[in-house]
Amino acid sequence: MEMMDINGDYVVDREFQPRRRLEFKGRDNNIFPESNTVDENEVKDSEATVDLTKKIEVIHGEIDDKLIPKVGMKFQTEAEAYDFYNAYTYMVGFSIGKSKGYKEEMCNHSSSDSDPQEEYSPLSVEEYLPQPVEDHSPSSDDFDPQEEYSPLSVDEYLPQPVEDHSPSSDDFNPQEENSQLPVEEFLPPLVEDDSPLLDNSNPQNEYSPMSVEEYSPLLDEMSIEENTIEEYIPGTLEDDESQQSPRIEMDEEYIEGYRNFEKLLAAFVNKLEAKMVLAQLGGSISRAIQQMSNATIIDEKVLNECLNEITRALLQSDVQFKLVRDMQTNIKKIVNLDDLAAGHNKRKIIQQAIFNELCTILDPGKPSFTPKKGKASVIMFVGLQGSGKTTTCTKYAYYHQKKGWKPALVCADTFRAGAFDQLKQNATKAKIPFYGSYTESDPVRIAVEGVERFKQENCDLIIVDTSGRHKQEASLFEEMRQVAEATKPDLVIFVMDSSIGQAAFDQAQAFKQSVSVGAVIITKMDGHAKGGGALSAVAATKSPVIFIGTGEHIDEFEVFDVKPFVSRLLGMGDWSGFMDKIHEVVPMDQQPELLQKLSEGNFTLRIMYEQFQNILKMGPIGQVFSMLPGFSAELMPKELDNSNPKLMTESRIMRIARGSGRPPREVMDMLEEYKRLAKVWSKMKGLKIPKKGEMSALSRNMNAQQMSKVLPQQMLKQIGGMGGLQGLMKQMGSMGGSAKDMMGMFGGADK
Ligand SMILES: Nc1nc2c(ncn2[C@@H]2O[C@H](COP(=O)(O)OP(=O)(O)OP(=O)(O)O)[C@@H](O)[C@H]2O)c(=O)[nH]1
Repeated sequence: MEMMDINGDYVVDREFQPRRRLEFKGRDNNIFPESNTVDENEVKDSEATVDLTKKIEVIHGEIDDKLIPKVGMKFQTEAEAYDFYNAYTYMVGFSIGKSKGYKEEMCNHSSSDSDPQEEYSPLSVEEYLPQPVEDHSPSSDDFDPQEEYSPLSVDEYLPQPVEDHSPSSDDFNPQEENSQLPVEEFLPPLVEDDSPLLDNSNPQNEYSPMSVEEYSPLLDEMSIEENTIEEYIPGTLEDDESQQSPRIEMDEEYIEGYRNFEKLLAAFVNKLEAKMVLAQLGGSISRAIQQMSNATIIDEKVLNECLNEITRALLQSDVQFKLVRDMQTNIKKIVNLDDLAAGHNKRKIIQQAIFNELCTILDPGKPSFTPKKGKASVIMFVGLQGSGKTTTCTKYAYYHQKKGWKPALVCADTFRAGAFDQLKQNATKAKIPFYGSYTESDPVRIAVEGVERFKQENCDLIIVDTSGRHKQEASLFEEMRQVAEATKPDLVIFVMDSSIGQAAFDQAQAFKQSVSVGAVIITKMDGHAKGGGALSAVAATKSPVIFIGTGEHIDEFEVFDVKPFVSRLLGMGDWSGFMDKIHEVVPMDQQPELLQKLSEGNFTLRIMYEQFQNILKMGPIGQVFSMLPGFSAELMPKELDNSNPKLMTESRIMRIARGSGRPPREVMDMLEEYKRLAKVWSKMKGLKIPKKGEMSALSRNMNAQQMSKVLPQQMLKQIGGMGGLQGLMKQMGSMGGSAKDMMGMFGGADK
């Protein structure tokens, strides 16, 4: 969190809310000048701040000076800082965004001729969301797609059309590579959201943010047992209340209420963001499996249709064509329908084959070098420019430091100006020793000196960051080889951006050919990329993925395990991971209360909100909720499509959306997710609550019967039905039954 300075204070600077990159700025001016000054003594209102204050005053009358951010403003806690931030964005959002431009607003106080499109953008979604990740796709200027990735053109390697599900296309054969269809025809159409709710061009609705009365009961009273969603929505406000009020009431209650709801939505948006990568792929694959399961008889035709769908999904996610083709061939070999004896569960066999194949792609079969605590190991990081190496080096060091290692960072990137400063800054924040030079231009020399020095200082994890390069830069590759030769790393980690796309395979292979890559770390899994390149990179380097980066923050880094990952991808859920994460994130003192409420079947929206908050502290919420079986909207197309028209009135949703500065679709999605989550948790009713209320004790006290109610059918089947579950519970009992143990059993234990 950039808000935190080295002394542990929370200070306003330009990266106040990094996940949203919402800097303190208005439409046409920066509140804060370029400098990142956070020295309390130098604090003074910048001109721009004063300017903005005035503008807001003109629009809203007098405002509380406390609500204007000033460089250097300090907060005791992160929560306080966020509260302030939320109140502030509320104010700026509605002040600045309400008309075409506040300059005009100030000049003539009339917005009658303003463009309705511009009217309602307190802060645009783009401003809230992280910046797009750098494009390493073949279309980027600096390399030629023809040369870079494939001897075959897209058209050449695409299999025959799969759009066509008519009987004639049943026996899709990946070997037939000469289809002339453009790639668009091969891929499923994009689903467009044509919800009328998204039409926010009605100037009538300009200022009607949701009031505290509206959502407060919503938070407190929502309980899936007693009420239906429709009943939760308090009837205090009639639809005609959507009439605009000319000004925003700035009373404290409103601000308090607004920021709560805003936080809730922010949490939800984070969840969606984090789910983006591979979620589409996972959704398509599980839909294909689901469709196959719906068929009465599973024959060659049904199997081919299912495989076609999966092929299409994988190609669409940028998985290398050859891998996809091999996977399909392998599955067909394994699933020989004719050979399957009658009575065999064909679906299960096919599903298992798909699961195994995806695991095989991701698991090269040999573990990477594992450093040993107390013994100096040199770990060298390599990768493309901007792939996130420097950030990942620090995350890797920090991860190990928390586990009692003594890591150190060496900056051997003499190529990019500012690389050393970046590493230094990161290392200082994480309190990790670092080595580098502003003057030395030979990376080999710096690397050797740094490694030597930290060996003498008894560091056990010496991490060498190298400069970014791509496969056409022969001299940089030679330099990388020399650094490796001189420092003799125990492990070379290839850092790859998940959005790299089809280039992944060739780039990864080029690195592998120059230095002996032993492991892969995939970054930016929180981005909006397709992410299939990750699978290709593993295949190219024949090295396992050991971690994934899920955000810019130093904590947003996770151990990668193949089986739980693929299981999640296929929508089978990673229940164990979820329990473990909950155990981690719910503060001990809140656990008994939470369990009590859940056991009473009393899951309210407030609980969800509070848990979102807990989880948010740990990193992107999607990491957690995508672990919950059946939670992913992507994987539940039926329920998703079955939106309840009575859920909320349009105007109410619009009001909430405006009140929170979010698109109406997100509000609807949030309520849908709530409903679904509430259903899952309502099954906890009657659960025996452990005295001390530890979350880990939950699993000990859950009997198989109760557990089977909680687990989705799909998952239960996977475990082996009630019998399998009972065995598992027994085993768990004998092992102490902690969530960690459970995790191990599912193959997801921490390394
Ligand atoms: N969202 C997100 N951003 C990340 C992640 N990892 C790194 N980044 C961001 O990616 C950008 C590039 O990261 P760097 O660490 O500077 O990349 P690099 O590979 O060292 O760059 P070069 O030295 O130029 O090759 C930075 O803005 C990082 O904050 C991640 O897991 N998620």
